[in-house]
Parts: sequence; structure tokens; C-alpha cells
Amino acid sequence: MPFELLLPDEMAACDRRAIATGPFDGYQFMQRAGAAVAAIVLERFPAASRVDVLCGPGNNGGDGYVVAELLRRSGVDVAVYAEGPPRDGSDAALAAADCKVWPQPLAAFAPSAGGLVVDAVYGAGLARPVGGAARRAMESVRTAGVPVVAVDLPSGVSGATGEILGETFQAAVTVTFVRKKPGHLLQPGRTACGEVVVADIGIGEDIVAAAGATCFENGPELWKSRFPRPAVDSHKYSRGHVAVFSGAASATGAARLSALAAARAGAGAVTLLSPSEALAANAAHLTSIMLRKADTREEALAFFADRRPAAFVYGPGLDASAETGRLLFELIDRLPRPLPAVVDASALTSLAAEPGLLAGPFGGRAADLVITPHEGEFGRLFPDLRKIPSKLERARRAADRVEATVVYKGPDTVIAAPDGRAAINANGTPWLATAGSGDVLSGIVAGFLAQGMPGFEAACAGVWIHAEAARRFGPGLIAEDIPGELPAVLRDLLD
Ligand SMILES: NC(=O)C1=CN([C@@H]2O[C@H](COP(=O)(O)OP(=O)(O)OC[C@H]3O[C@@H](n4cnc5c(N)ncnc54)[C@H](O)[C@@H]3O)[C@@H](O)[C@H]2O)[C@@H](O)CC1
Ligand SMILES: [K+]
Repeated sequence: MPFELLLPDEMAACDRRAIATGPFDGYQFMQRAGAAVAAIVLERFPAASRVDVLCGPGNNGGDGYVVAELLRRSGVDVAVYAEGPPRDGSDAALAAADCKVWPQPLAAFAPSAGGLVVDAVYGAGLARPVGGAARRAMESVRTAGVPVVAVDLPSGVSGATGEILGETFQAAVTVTFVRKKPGHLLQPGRTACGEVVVADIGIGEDIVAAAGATCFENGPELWKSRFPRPAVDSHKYSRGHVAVFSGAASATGAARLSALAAARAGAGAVTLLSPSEALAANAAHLTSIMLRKADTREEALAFFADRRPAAFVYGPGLDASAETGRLLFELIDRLPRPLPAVVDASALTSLAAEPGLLAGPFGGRAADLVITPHEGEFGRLFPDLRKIPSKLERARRAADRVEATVVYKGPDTVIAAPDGRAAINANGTPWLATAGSGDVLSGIVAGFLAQGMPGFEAACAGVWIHAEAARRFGPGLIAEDIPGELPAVLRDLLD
């Protein structure tokens, strides 16, 4: 699977296994990595008047010596600045010995106008916050605005978490090897990387597979085998019926956005369950979406028994008081059969107000439960997880705790399943930061759940398609525009 993201220890295991099985040794892999970076430098920055290669003491620095020597042989004006010599006997020491560019101390480096910096200071081995000469180099490059090509990761970015430890370079291009790492997609690392190029250095697919990665970059490859496609003999209910709970008279729009999105995602029928005081407001704005009065839990349960929806959305526009969360549990416990559901927005705030409700497994009660907290809601729901520095790890712990798929939203949305799988989404756009876009996402995910997609796949597909629709629309996007963009995105996926 080309979408695996390798954690640093998984990447190190791949390196070790590849070296042990041959035919390449560690230095040959380093030469291939350096050659890939040098090729990008020559291709992307042919007009650079000079290239300064900054080398650290480990193998990332080793890649840097290979880059410097290859650029020298290509006739580039190249200088090497080193933060100490590589360890004797290491692959990096071999690379330094083969490099004919004499290294100067990193402390003597100053960026030159019209030049380019190759950042080979730290990569996967980053062990502590960046300081000293490396930090000063980063600050001076940032001030001078000189472009940077980063080797593996911008030095200072954690490959595991995307955190910046101390300081980093803002790269124009980051060349990594074999597969991306979570830190290339998680913020703020993703921004520091610029464009990410993945270079093949000859580590085989079988070796990557043996690493057993459980984190992926979200994309159609991950879920298209489970993607719903209507059968020739489908009727509207067999395509999946979604129920969406509406808020009170002054808060009905959120649920309607969800309902419309569920329909556009392919649910054959969608019903809005509305308090009587909001029926008129809802009726005035609905055409293909059905409307049913539900003032009480009993009325909602009667609808579920009678019309047997395949999934429901609970949260957008609802009251954030503790009663909303209690009602959800009563509903789930009394449903005629476990149903997939998306729990979002005010329902999450409500559940956080009464932590006891979430103390035990939540999803164990529903078939496929998906919760979609943004940063604030996540922090309120799982206050003890806030101290974990990795967003990926926070999402995984939350999914394990509540036994539900967690869509932890943001510019780097993480989707985590209770079985340990996780995906990081990277096709988002800042145009999605607009009121109501989360309500649309809930509806899309519910639409896929109702069509039989399992929770993790439905959530991953929903997040990617939602972002793709917004990206295609671009400037001026408001939540109402997203459902209308879905048909074109779906057509491309189903073709
Ligand atoms: N076979 C392999 O293992 C390959 C490794 N490759 C390169 O090797 C890199 C990993 O090499 P290493 O494991 O040697 O790690 P690094 O080169 O990233 O860094 C390790 C060294 O930096 C020091 N260090 C870490 N953080 C520091 C900080 N904040 N301040 C000061 N010193 C610090 C460590 O003490 C150690 O000496 C990858 O990122 C990649 O660029 C590539 O050559 C491809 C093949
Ligand atoms: K680097």
C-alpha cells in the first residue's frame, strides 16, 4: 500500500531489514538518498548561484555530504558547513571522507543572496530541541529568505508528531525516502516541509509491508474498495435512509446542511426529525428531504421502529445542555437494533458536560459510531489526553477509549479507529474554515454509513471527499456550497 506513513522506529526497522537482506549496504542507501536530493536541487533550482549544504553529525548529515559531492561534480558552487564530525565508522563518516568539499564549522555559516540551503542537519534522529549554531543558522536563513531543500525532514520537525522542537527551517521542498512520515502531514511540521517529494532508494515493498504500519495518508486508495455504488435494482430505502435530528426553531440550519449532504453522498432517503416548534422553519426550506415531528424520545423511537433508518446524525444545532447527551444514550440503548451514527457538535459538548456518560465504551453500544470533535471539543471530551504531544496518538487513545471512530478535525484531520488504524488527511483547504462545514461533514459520513461502509472507511472517505469538494470550489466557499460540489467529486471516484 503506497499510503502507509512510517513512524521513525518503523522506518529504522525497514532500513535495518533492507541492509540485512541486501544487496545494498547502509552507505549505498545513503548514496541513493543523497542522489535523489541532488537531482531535486538541480531540477528545481538550476539558477542558484551557490548551494550551502548544512550537515549534522548523524546519517542525515551523511546524506548532505553525498549531496555536496554530487553537486560539486555537476559544476555547482557548493560549500559544506558541519556541526561536528560524523561518528567514526558510521556511514556518514564514509560519505564525509568521499566528499571533496572541505567542511567549515556551522557557526561560520551565513546565507548568501541568490543561494540555496540544503538542510541535512537532523532528520529521523532528532533527539532534543534544536539550539546553538543550528538554531542560529535557521534564524538567519529565515531572515534572509533563502530557499531551503530539506533532507528527509526540516531539521527540528519531529517525524513522529510534526512538532517543532526548538526551531526549524521553512523548506520549499522536502525530499524524504521510501514513504512519508506522520510529521510530514501533521501540523506544524507539514507547513515547514513545503512540497514533499518521496524518493525511492531501493527499499522493497515487501520490506515496507513487514514494518506493519497502521497509519496511512488518507486518500481513495484507502477506502475505494468499500465505496458504495448503487446496484441496478436499488430502491431509495435500499440505498440507505439517514435520520438527522434538528435543533429548535432558531437553530435548524445545521441539521438541514447535514441532511442535504447525506442525500448528496448517496443516501436514498433522508428524514429530518424536528421539534414541533421548528417544523414550519424546516418545512419552508426542504424539498427532497422528508420531515417528521419528534418532540420526545418516544416519538423519535417510534420513527426508528417504523421507518428503520440505516444511520443517524445527532448533534448539529442541538442544545448543548447535559440533557442532549443523556437523550442520546437513552436512544441508543432503546433502539430496535444497533445503528451506525455520527455524533457531532453540541452533542459532543453536552457529553463533555457529563463525563460519566463517556466513562465506559461508547461505541460498543452502536454498530459503527463516529464522533467528529474539533480541537476545542476534543479537549473538553478528553481533558487528560491534552498533554500528549502527538495529535495522532491523542486520536488513537480516544478511539480506543470510547470504542468509536474518532474524526479529530483541523487542518490536519486525524481519523482513528478503535482497532488501531489511523489516517491523516492532507487534501484540506483553509476555505473549509467556515461556519457549518462540520455539519456537512457529519451528513456525508452518515450518508456513507447508511450505504453500508464501515465506520473507519466511511469517516476517511467523508473527510477526504468533503475537503476535495471544498478545494475544487475554492475562494468564497460557504457550507451551503459543499453539497453541490459533491456530485463532481463522486463522479470522478466512481468512473
Ligand atoms: N540506512 C539508513 O539508515 C538511511 C538513513 N538515512 C538518513 O539518516 C537519517 C537518520 O540518521 P540518524 O539516525 O543518524 O539521525 P540524524 O542524522 O537525524 O541525527 C542524529 C545525530 O544528531 C544528534 N542530534 C539529534 N538531535 C539533536 C539536537 N537537537 N541538537 C544537537 N544534536 C542533535 C544526535 O545526537 C546524533 O548524533 C535519516 O533522516 C536520513 O536522512 C538515509 O541516508 C537513507 C538510509
Ligand atoms: K534535515
